[in-house]
Amino acid sequence: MKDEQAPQTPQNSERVTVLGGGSFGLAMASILGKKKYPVKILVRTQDAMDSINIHHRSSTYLKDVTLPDSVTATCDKEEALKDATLIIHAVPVQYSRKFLKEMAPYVPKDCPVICTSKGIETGTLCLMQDILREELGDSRDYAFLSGPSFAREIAVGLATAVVVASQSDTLTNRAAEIFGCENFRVFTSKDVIGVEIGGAVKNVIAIAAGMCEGLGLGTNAVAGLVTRGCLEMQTLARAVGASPSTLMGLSGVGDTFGTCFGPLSRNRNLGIRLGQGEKLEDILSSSTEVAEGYATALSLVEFLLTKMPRSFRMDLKFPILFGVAEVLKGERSPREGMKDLMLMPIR
Ligand SMILES: NC(=O)c1ccc[n+]([C@@H]2O[C@H](COP(=O)([O-])OP(=O)(O)OC[C@H]3O[C@@H](n4cnc5c(N)ncnc54)[C@H](O)[C@@H]3O)[C@@H](O)[C@H]2O)c1
Ligand SMILES: O=P(O)(O)OC[C@H](O)CO
Repeated sequence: MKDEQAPQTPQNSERVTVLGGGSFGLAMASILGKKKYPVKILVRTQDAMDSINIHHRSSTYLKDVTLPDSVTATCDKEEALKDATLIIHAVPVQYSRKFLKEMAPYVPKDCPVICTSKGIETGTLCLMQDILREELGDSRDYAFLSGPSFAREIAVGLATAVVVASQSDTLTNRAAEIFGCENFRVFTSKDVIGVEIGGAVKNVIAIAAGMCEGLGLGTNAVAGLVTRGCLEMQTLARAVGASPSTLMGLSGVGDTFGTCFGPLSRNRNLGIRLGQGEKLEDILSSSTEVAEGYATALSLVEFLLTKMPRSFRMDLKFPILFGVAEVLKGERSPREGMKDLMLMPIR
C-alpha cells in the first residue's frame, strides 16, 4: 500500500500520543502506525498495556485487529506524554474532565491536541472545546475530528472521510497531512462549534432511529425521523453560531446518516434494544462500549431549556431531542414517544 511509505521530514519527527485505548483510540493509532509514525497509547491497566506491547492487539476493544509495530502502549502518564509532539484525545466525554485534570501536569507546553470525542458533558453542559481549554489551558491549539467514522472500519482499512475543525489552519493542515492516506481523507474547517454540535447531536438522533427500528416501524418512519432530526440539529447549530453548511457536511448529516443507518453504531443499537422493550439499566450494564448519546440527550435538553433564547416552546421546536430524553428518563415508552411525534400540533 502507498501509505506504508515512511513520511518525509519534518513529519517523521512527529511523536503521537493517543489518550484512550478504546475502539477509537486504537483506530487512530492504527492509521498513524501504518504510516510509520511512532504512536504511544495511554491505557489504564497493565493487562491492556501488555496485550498491545506483546500481542499488538487490545484484549478488550477491536480484539481481532492487529496494530502496526510502531504502536506501543503504556500505563504511565509521564512516559506517555513526555516527548509528545501531537496528542489525540479519545476518551469518552463524560470521563474527559477528570481524566484531563490528571493529565495536565504531564502535557508538554504548547503541544496541540486533536479531539475525537463527541458529546456534551452532563452538569456543566460543556462541549469538548470548553473542557479541553478549562483543563489544559488556552495557549495550545485544539482541533476537533468528526464525521462518519466507525472505529472498526477505519482499523481494518476501509475508506473513511472526516473533517477536522480548528481556529488554527496550521493544525488542520498538519492533521490532514499526518492522517491522510488512500483510506483516510481529511477535510478541514474553521467551524469548531458546528463540527462539535453535529457530532454530539447525531448520537441522540441515532438513538431515536434505533428506537424506530426496534419498534419495527419500517423505512418510511426511520427516514422521516432522521430527516426531521437533522432539521433540529441545524436549528440548534444555527442558534449557537455554527454555519448551516457545516451541518450539511460530514460532521452533520454525514455522521447522522452513518450512525442512524449503520449496523456498527452503539447509539443506534441502544435505541433498537429500547424499542424492542429492554430496560435501559439492563442495556447499559450489558454494554462494554460507551454510547455517548445517552448522557448527551439529557444534557441537550437542559442546554435547550437554559441556554437558548426562550422565544418559543423548546419541546415543540425540538420534539425528537426532547422525546429521546423523555424515553431515557423513563417518562414515556418508545411507542408513546413515536405516537406523540405523529400527533404533534400542526404549527
Ligand atoms: N468507536 C467509534 O466508532 C467512534 C467513532 C468516532 C468517534 N468516537 C468517539 O470517541 C470517543 C471514545 O469512544 P470509543 O469508541 O473509543 O469508546 P470505547 O467505549 O471503545 O472505549 C472507552 C474508553 O474509555 C476509557 N474509559 C472508561 N472509563 C474511563 C474513565 N472513568 N476514565 C477514563 N477513561 C475511561 C476506556 O479505557 C476506553 O479507552 C467517544 O466520544 C466517541 O463518541 C468513537
Ligand atoms: O457507535 P457510535 O454510535 O458511538 O458512533 C460512532 C461514530 O461516532 C460514528 O461516526
